[in-house]
Amino acid sequence: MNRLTGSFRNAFRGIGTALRSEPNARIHLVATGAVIAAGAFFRCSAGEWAVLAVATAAVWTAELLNTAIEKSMDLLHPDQHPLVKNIKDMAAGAVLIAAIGAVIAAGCIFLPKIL
Ligand SMILES: Nc1ncnc2c1ncn2[C@@H]1O[C@H](COP(=O)(O)OP(=O)(O)OP(=O)(O)O)[C@@H](O)[C@H]1O
Repeated sequence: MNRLTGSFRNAFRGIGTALRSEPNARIHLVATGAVIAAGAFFRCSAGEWAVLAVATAAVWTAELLNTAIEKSMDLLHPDQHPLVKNIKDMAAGAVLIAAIGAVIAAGCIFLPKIL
């Protein structure tokens, strides 16, 4: 049980570190708050909440992995290198794809309620 709580503590610590060091993570936090507020305001169904939760989790997952990859590359290879550029740009691409998917999902759910 102690190992389990330790693992959770480390995971939350990692999320906190990303929030402190990455402006993009803070933007995701604001966006997540806005999605939760909109979902409550428009009284989303269980299915709609499920889609929003998966889309939001995908963005957070991509952002945290992108940050971890960026930090790893900075540690392993602080100098400029074309491969490092490709690796970082691919990781950033993963965040972009997750964010586009989340915007489409949110649009499909909220636009019919607004218009
Ligand atoms: N060591 C490196 N070698 C080559 N290119 C690099 C290196 N570090 C960063 N880059 C490239 O420089 C550009 C800017 O990178 P930087 O990490 O500053 O900003 P970013 O991609 O907007 O990421 P974020 O905003 O998440 O920090 C990117 O195209 C990245 O791939």
